Amino acid sequence: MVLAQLGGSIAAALARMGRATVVDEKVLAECLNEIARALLQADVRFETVRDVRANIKGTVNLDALAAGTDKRRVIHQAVVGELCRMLDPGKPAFTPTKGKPSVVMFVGLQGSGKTTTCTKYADYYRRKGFNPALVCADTFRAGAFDQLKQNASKAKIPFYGSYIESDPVKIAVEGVDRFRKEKCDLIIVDTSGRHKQEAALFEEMRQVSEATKPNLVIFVMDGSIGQAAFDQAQAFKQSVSVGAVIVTKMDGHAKGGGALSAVAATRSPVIFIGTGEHLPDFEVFDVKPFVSRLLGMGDLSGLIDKIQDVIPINQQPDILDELTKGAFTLRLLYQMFQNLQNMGPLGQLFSMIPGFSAQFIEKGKEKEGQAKIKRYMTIMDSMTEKELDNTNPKLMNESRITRIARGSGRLVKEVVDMLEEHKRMAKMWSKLPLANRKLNMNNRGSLKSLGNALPPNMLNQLGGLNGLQNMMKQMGTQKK
Ligand SMILES: Nc1nc2c(ncn2[C@@H]2O[C@H](COP(=O)(O)OP(=O)(O)OP(=O)(O)O)[C@@H](O)[C@H]2O)c(=O)[nH]1
Repeated sequence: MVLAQLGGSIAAALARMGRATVVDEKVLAECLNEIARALLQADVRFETVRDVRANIKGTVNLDALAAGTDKRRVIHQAVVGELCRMLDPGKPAFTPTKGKPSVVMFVGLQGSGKTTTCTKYADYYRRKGFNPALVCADTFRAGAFDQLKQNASKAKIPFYGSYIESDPVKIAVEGVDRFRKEKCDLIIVDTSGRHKQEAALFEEMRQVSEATKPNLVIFVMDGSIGQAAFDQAQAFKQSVSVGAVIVTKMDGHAKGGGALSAVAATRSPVIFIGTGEHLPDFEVFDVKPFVSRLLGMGDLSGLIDKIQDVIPINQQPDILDELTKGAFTLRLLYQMFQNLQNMGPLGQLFSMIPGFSAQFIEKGKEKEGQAKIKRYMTIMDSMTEKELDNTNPKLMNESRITRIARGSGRLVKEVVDMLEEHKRMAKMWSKLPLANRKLNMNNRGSLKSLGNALPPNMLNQLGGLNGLQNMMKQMGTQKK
């Protein structure tokens, strides 16, 4: 997706700046130019790009920095901070509570992916132990009820709607009442898609909202509409009190930047992004991890979420007691590949691992990604025990590399590439505790899931389960 390119371009601009012998105003200006260009190409609004640029420049005052300050680091932090600010309206959205009835109403343009997203949202919470239900208050589009019915049945979620009733307010109220009685704790109301110009439909949406008194109105926005997103988001916000946004179609060729920056301008947080047509193509959106992933810095909290989704806690073998001490060796990388191969869509997972950028395995290119991992594992299969556990960067000399290439039937260049990739990840991993990311990991079960998915030695390096918990707490309490 184009956002991966955006991340790649910004990361490349920062890397180029990092390689400059002296970081001065000229180097900073070049770096900012490159970042601005990348943002514009991703369809972020000109005004937003101008502000981002000015704010970074304002934060990084090279002349005022004390001697010995790491200027590269200051610039890097300013860029990350500014990208986060661009995407973070600073107020959290309402989140449903298990056992307590909540009504969530979905609004959006026709074809934005609203109905699909309602089901994904319901399914997400169902997997978290909620008891959700869907109400189809779209009486405008023929076939809307059938679509919702089909989606809901597939996801095994109760639904309510009518083929004959034409008043959406009536259906919405009846549906909400019924599911309240049935003790559903998350009642989702899908409304008709509408165009900005259709005043009557906007009025209808307002009435549905007034009658059902939703705890949250979610605006569903098509990520591929680019700059037009800004006007759309504002038009909806003026009619109903939009409390959160879900950006869909962030897969494929969606530029995404337009939608994301427009959302920031309307000051409603993005809570999820849709990354495909199917139920699992739905990701929690959290600004800091998102920016981290975008720049190839990893997203541990997303990884944890994913791990919890795919491996039920009670089915996980307790490997935590078997941990041994060690560094981020090739053996650990091998184990990581092995564990992650069991965990579902690789593209999503890999961008969450510190050191991997989203480009490592692009969305839609999972097959190539799998082949790459297989290739890496074949190469590692031709290494000796000593090489796999090695921590000395000088050990991998020319003759060893040639032998490994011959043994695995791969090119010398491929072996070198893999060693480079490992080096980059090891470096990134060693920096991880300093990363400024929001993680919510006080829960022992979640920690175990993460512990089981990470190579044992890697966890041990962090001080075992307790060390990991402390690190998570530390990161979680850092100011957002
Ligand atoms: N690629 C991709 N397609 C999506 C995503 N979300 C929804 N779609 C597709 O977008 C199309 C429109 O989705 P719907 O859910 O019918 O849209 P809607 O907003 O409910 O439409 P109206 O009822 O007309 O307002 C469908 O073909 C969906 O499969 C996504 O995240 N990625």
